[in-house]
Amino acid sequence: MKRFFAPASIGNFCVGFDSLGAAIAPLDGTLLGDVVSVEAAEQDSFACIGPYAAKLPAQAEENLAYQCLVHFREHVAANMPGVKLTLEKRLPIGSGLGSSACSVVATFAALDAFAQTQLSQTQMIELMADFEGKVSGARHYDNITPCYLGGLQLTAELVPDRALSLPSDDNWRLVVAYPGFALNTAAARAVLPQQLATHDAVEFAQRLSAFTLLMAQQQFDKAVTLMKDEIAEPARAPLIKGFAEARQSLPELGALNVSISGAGPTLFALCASEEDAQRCQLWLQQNYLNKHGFSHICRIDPQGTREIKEGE
Ligand SMILES: Nc1ncnc2c1ncn2[C@@H]1O[C@H](COP(=O)(O)OP(=O)(O)OP(=O)(O)O)[C@@H](O)[C@H]1O
Ligand SMILES: N[C@@H](CCO)C(=O)O
Repeated sequence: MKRFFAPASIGNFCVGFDSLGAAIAPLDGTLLGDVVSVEAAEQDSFACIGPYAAKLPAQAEENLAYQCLVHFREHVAANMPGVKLTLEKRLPIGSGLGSSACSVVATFAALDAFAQTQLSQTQMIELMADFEGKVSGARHYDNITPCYLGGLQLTAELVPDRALSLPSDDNWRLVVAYPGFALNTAAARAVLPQQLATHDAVEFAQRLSAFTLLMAQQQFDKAVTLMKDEIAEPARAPLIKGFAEARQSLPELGALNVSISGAGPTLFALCASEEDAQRCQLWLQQNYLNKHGFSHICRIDPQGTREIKEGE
């Protein structure tokens, strides 16, 4: 049996719309992400379990993990023996934490290991990005590659091998808060500006290029000062109840930056210490989450998708 865990991720990472993303891991060891297991069976079958399984369509054919299995058998490993594929859905849907990416990445990683197909990193990323594109209506890599490779990734069609890994500050603490309601990614993309003024496009390029270079040079404090999203955040903030208040209140409690995680509605607060992160988390628990919400203090997850043992 092969069992793989794929971590949650923060798409856009504020300053890199559709081009920057970070895998995250709660400090308390919670597995924030999806788990997929593949075992030999007489014929193919699929099961979806876990805390968010009931939020997904009941039909296997409508589940991305099962669709990945069908695609893998048809296009990658026609001779693979029958398998039982089980998805443990541990991330809410439409959360902004890269939930569909987690299912897709964990499934392809588990199938590749089970069938010993040894696809290259770029082949795997392309396979995964095809599915992400189907769901959100756009082929963006900023959940897929951090989820797969771990770390903070500059990642897009034009980036060589689709991903360039950036160092990050080990002291950074990322408070992620899922408010407890869903925001469909396609809907959150529908409100984006269709065009950018030249001035805005130039500013975006300046910010992202300076941020990535400063990160590469490990000038983390300077890089943080560039974190601003003038493309997606103004359009999406009105869709996320409580975001504007959090954006205003958390810097006073020590957040260096507050932004939307991916397409939202999860938000993240970047903090320089655990004490600041705890203050921000408490505020978010009291003011941002409904009874279905949750929050975690995380670090950037350097590992990405990995094989795990049963019981882990
Ligand atoms: N295994 C799966 N995981 C997540 N979504 C799935 C899965 N299978 C099918 N879906 C469907 O795909 C769509 C995913 O929607 P959407 O892109 O908004 O969510 P998401 O990927 O969870 O968002 P985000 O990347 O912001 O976390 C939903 O309609 C959901 O029912
Ligand atoms: N970059 C994507 C991430 C979706 O999770 C977006 O902001 O729409």
